Amino acid sequence: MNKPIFELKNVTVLGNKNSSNVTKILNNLSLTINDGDFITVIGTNGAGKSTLLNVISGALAIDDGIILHNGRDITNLSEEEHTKFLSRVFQDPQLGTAPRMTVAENMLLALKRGERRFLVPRKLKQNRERFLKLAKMMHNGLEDRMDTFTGNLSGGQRQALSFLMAILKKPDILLLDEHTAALDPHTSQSLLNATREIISQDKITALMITHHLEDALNYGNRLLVLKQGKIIADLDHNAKIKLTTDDLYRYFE
Ligand SMILES: Nc1ncnc2c1ncn2[C@@H]1O[C@H](COP(=O)(O)OP(=O)(O)OP(=O)(O)O)[C@@H](O)[C@H]1O
Repeated sequence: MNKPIFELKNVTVLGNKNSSNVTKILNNLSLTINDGDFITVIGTNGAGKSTLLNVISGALAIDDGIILHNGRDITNLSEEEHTKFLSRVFQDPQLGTAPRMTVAENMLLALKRGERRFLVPRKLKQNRERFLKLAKMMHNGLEDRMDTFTGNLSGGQRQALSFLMAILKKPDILLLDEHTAALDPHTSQSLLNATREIISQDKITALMITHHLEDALNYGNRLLVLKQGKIIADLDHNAKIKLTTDDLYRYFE
């Protein structure tokens, strides 16, 4: 524990660069993510939460600062190179899965994240038990739809599959960008519980953006509050368990 896996040092991201109205979307932000951290991230609309995840995933280049992965400077590493050690689940159930492939085929492709990918039927057979076991952990009938095209799944099942695809090959960091926000309350809760169970079982380091203050308190061992491109609170487990949603709400005032 407490081994830094990912470090952002004095990271600034500018907006409206080609205008006279340049803004700092991330403003001299520093963050150390330690091995095994499960960090929930909250903040007002426009605080910079998605931008932070875009920077960590390599989708967005920074304008100033340094980014380290296991001590290696990866500030200029391409997004594709990032996929070798990092995965992300988005809010939109349409993203993240190939609709004309079956659930099992999608899972097989995910096993090869960051590598050249071919579908080998023999490998599907070899991995079927493991895929089924994982699908059962989602508690939404996904295990009965292993040979269904993902385009025919419910939103909740597709999002559960996106999550499983993100963890099948254990990432150094898992980024969850409001991954349950488009789901109904029951389905959302069920996916969150499965998320916690698998993150804990596989000891995955994760960052999860949420707009639900209760979820931010109930999940993870650490909580970040972002405001205007800065981290205004970085609360560890001991600080977090003493807080109520009302305490968190004050950060939004
Ligand atoms: N390419 C860009 N150029 C200029 N401004 C941008 C750009 N991308 C994002 N922004 C602005 O940066 C700010 C942060 O956006 P970001 O999407 O990171 O916020 P967020 O905290 O994820 O918000 P939300 O909760 O609404 O999803 C917003 O004001 C947004 O309009």
